[in-house]
Amino acid sequence: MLEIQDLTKRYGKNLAVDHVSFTVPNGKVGILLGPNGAGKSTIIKSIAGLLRFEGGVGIQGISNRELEAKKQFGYVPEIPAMFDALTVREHLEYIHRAYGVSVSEQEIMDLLTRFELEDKQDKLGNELSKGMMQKVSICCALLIRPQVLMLDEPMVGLDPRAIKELKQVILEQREQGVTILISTHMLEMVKELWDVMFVMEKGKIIGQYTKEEAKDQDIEDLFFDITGGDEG
Ligand SMILES: Nc1ncnc2c1ncn2[C@@H]1O[C@H](COP(=O)(O)OP(=O)(O)OP(=O)(O)O)[C@@H](O)[C@H]1O
Repeated sequence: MLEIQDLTKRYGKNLAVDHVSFTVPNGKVGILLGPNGAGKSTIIKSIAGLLRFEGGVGIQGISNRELEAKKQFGYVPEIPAMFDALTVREHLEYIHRAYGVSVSEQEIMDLLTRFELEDKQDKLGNELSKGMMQKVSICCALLIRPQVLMLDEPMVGLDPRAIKELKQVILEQREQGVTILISTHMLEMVKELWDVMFVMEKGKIIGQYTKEEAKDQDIEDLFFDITGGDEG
């Protein structure tokens, strides 16, 4: 379970996130929706422990400031970052050792194959395209077998096959009980994935729906109902 309590973040005088609270239950996919600058990435970075903020974040009931919580979540940032001097394979090795997770050669190969990286294993971080870096970043997040998985605009920059694979991965992870939070402004990409949606505007959550509440309504219609027709 992922619990955000009264999260507030200011960048200087700019109030980027304004007393936001929400919960993504175990084994559910939560979607943070909203236009550019709404505060989605700031929330995800705060949960990931990359920013100082006011308020509380619970990961599987543990504060995100605790090491125990940090070990339980995987994070795919909006802009992938890699070590220039490590190969793709070395990134995966580094991550699973750092997290103390035992991973078989077969599991590594399966992941690399899934994201069409098997022939890129020996490429250095600085030799990869943005989309390839994004795929490595997804593989790293999955490798640690997270209980909570956060993906910030994960479909941007991926080719159609990788998008299809990623959607499949998200559904499989959910099936295994992993709690997932995805930030996006691309409604189309998360249509089949969501269980609970949170619509943000100017640092606040202005509306939310669960799949049950929405009945058969399309996520796009719900989004425009909440935002009064503004494009996300
Ligand atoms: N490092 C920073 N320093 C100062 N202000 C920032 C910084 N990062 C974000 N902001 C501001 O915080 C607000 C929220 O930005 P954030 O990146 O969280 O939005 P977002 O919803 O993720 O947008 P996008 O969809 O474009 O990624 C914006 O007003 C932005 O200008």
